[in-house]
Order: sequence, then structure tokens, then C-alpha cells
Amino acid sequence: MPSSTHDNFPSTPGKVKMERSNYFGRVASRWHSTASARLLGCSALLLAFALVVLFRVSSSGFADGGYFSNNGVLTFKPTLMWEKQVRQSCLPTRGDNPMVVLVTGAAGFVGTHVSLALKKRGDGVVGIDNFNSYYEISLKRARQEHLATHGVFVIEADINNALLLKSLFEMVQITHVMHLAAQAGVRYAMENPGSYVHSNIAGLVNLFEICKAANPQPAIVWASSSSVYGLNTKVPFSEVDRTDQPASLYAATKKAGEEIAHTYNHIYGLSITGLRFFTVYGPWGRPDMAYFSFTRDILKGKPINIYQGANNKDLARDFTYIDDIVKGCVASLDTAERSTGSGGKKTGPAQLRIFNLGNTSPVTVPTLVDILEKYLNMKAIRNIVKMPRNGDVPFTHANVSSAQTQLNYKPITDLDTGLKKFVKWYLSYYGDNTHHHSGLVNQEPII
Ligand SMILES: O=C(O)[C@H]1O[C@H](OP(=O)(O)OP(=O)(O)OC[C@H]2O[C@@H](n3ccc(=O)[nH]c3=O)[C@H](O)[C@@H]2O)[C@H](O)[C@@H](O)[C@H]1O
Repeated sequence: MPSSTHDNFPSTPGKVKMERSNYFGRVASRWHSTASARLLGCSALLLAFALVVLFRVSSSGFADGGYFSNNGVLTFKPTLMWEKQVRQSCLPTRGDNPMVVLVTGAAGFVGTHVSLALKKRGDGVVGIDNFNSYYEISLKRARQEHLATHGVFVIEADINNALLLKSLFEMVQITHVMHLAAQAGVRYAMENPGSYVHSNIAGLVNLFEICKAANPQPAIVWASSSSVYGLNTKVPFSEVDRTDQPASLYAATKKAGEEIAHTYNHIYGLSITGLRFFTVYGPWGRPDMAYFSFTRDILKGKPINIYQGANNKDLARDFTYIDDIVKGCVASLDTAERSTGSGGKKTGPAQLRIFNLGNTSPVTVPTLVDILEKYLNMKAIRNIVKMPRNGDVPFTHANVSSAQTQLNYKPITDLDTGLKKFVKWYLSYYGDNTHHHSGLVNQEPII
């Protein structure tokens, strides 16, 4: 019998919501137990199904489909409406060798920007996102709406949902996968380790399984992280440096992802490019990140904690502006070679790459706060505290020469310029509750 799309795929372990159809299931089985009530039971089941469908339609604006058992094989069967939206979204509008890209984590920060950039230049794009509650869902919904106005449809599903992904690959010929869905955040890994395993390990393997079986296989570009350099002290960090001392479970899952990528490239001929992002920031960013939460707290007049490393040394990050990262992502897609597998089997060696995408000029956290103060026109209340032992590393600094040579990657936005754009977006998105800021709110939104 059909069931709701998400019932079997809790998107974030530790933050699982109540399943909607369980109640109907229990009611139905109770009715079913007496022979005389069989007819009523069937009607109740039908009614339950209708209610589930109705509820889904009214809560998400569309129904995506259901799961059906066909001779014991469970398959996902989309609704006509869903299929139409997917096909429409995947239609390229440029003639010169366009790509059709599946962007995972499309309602996320980087996913939104990359989806837009691809769509704007005429590629076919369809997104997928589980809309989990790691941070405010309303921001993810706003990004989804923003994408919809540009013709990008975002499917609401988890990357662990093999049936839905399989059906999607059968429906449209996806040439590239931009895999950005992940459980992010280095410190949250201590609170909810299962979520990192679920998305960054199990989800990645599931996606690779689908890609390896697809015909033709897509090329894959995916987000690794600067955190794989862990406790390394040699700077700047280069792709050839060791990455075997992660400081957080998040970093360990990203490092594991790189090894898993090697395996799928080696056995199945998948073309895979991993991108080590360095603390990406900008408009539509992630509220859990320091620059975002600091902005929120400074505007509220709330104190902020600024961590310090050993010997009272300020922490530093190679903060990288979103537009520079998007260019690196798109260039990676453009230079990705085809996968070589067919029918799940490798027919020749395939491309396997890894690139740092950073800014190449680290800035300390107190300097980041200075810049925010300038653009918010407010003073932060600074608590200087010792860096807790929860996964942080003291500094990051990218060597991007490899990306420069092979992707023509050249970061051009310094932290001051990038944060100015972020603050402008923040004030236009959340509105102005303080009246103390520098007047940036009245200007046009960034994207
Ligand atoms: O490059 C990455 O691969 C990672 O980048 C990002 O991690 P980080 O570099 O840790 O960014 P972020 O949390 O903004 O903290 C920035 C600085 O502020 C300090 N920090 C933080 C919080 C706080 O309350 N106080 C503070 O001083 C903190 O100690 C740090 O020095 C992504 O979140 C992560 O998903 C991953 O992608």
C-alpha cells in the first residue's frame, strides 16, 4: 500500500518528527481484526489514504507520489504533477552542450547559490533537500521559494531515499550531480553524532550507489571540508598534506567521504571531484555559523563568545565568500570528465580530483567582529572565552594553486567586502528592529 514519501526516511536522527500515517495504520489494523468489520476496514484504509494524500497536498503545496509494491519489489511512483515539475526544472535553456544537474542540499546555503548560477546560465537543474530542523526551516523554505521563482524545483526528500532517487534518474537524464547535502557544523557533532553518520556517510554511499547504477552514470562534484586538515600545523594547507588527524566527527565523516569517493571511482568508474570548502559565508548563509549568529546577537544587544586558542591566541579562518565558492563549483562541473562505468561496471579509469576552495588570506575572529560592528553600526558585547574542546581547530589557510591551475579559480572577495554584502542581505531579509545600523537595509537584496 502507498505511504507518505518521508515515513521511512527520518531526515535527521535525533530530530525525528512524528510520522503522520501511523495513527491511520493502527486504526486500520484494529478494524481489520474482526471478520465482520473487513468491509469497514477497507473503507477506513481508503479514507486514511485519502486523508494522508490530502494532508500532504495541503501542507507542502504538492504531492510527490507514493511507494507501491510491484510483485514484492517496492518502487516510488511519482504523481503526474511532481513529474511535470521535475521535467520542467530539468529543461536546459541553452543550446551549447547544456548539463542537467541534480543539486542535493539545494535548499541549503551553497546549494541555493549553485542552483541559481546554473539555472541562470541555462542548464537544467533539479534540487533535493530533506528540510531538516538543524537550523530554522523557514530560511530553507524561503530559499526554496526563491529558487522556484527562477524555475528550480526542489524535491523534498532525503538522500537516503533510494527508491525516489532511482525513480528520478529513470525519469530524467541527469548528467551531473552537485552533492551538497550534508549534516554541517563542527560543534553540533558532539550533540547529534547519528545525524553525521546518516547524511555524510550513509547518504553519500546511497547517492553513489544510485549514480553507479544509473545509465549513463553522471559525473559527481561534492562538498568535502577544510576541517579534514584537522590539527595540521603546516600552512597553507595543501591537498597533498596528511588528513588523518580530524578534530571533530564532522571532519572525520568528510574525510571518510573522500575515501568512499576513491572506492566508487576505483570500482565503478564514477568521475568524482571533492571540494574542500573553507568557512563559506554570505547572503542566505547558515544561521549556525559564527558570522551569522554574531550578527543576530550584536543586533539584539546580546553578548557573544569569542573563542581563543592556547596561549590566548586568536582563532583564525580562511573565510571564503559564497560567489567565489560558486565559481569554483561551476568550474568543477564544467571540467568534470564523464564517468566511465556502464551497467554498474567500470569500463576504464575515471577522473578523481580533490581541490581546496578557500580565500588564501585568513582573518582572526576578533577582526571578523570588528567588521560586523562597522557595518551594523553597533558595538558587540565581547566575552573572550577559552576554545572549548568540541571539535574546533585553531586556524585554517588554503593553498588554492591546484584549483587555480585546473579550474581557473581565483577568489576575489575580501572579508570586509563580503561581510558588507552579508549585512545588507541580513537586514533586508530579517528587517530592521534596531534602527542603529548603518542604513544598509534600504538597499536592494543581493540576489
Ligand atoms: O571550513 C569548513 O569546512 C567548516 O567551516 C565552518 O566551520 P567553522 O570554521 O568552525 O565556522 P564557524 O562555526 O562559523 O566558526 C568560525 C570561527 O568562529 C569561532 N567561534 C564560533 C562560535 C562562537 O560562538 N564563537 C567563536 O569564536 C570558531 O571557533 C571559529 O574559529 C562550517 O560551519 C563547517 O560546516 C565547515 O564547513
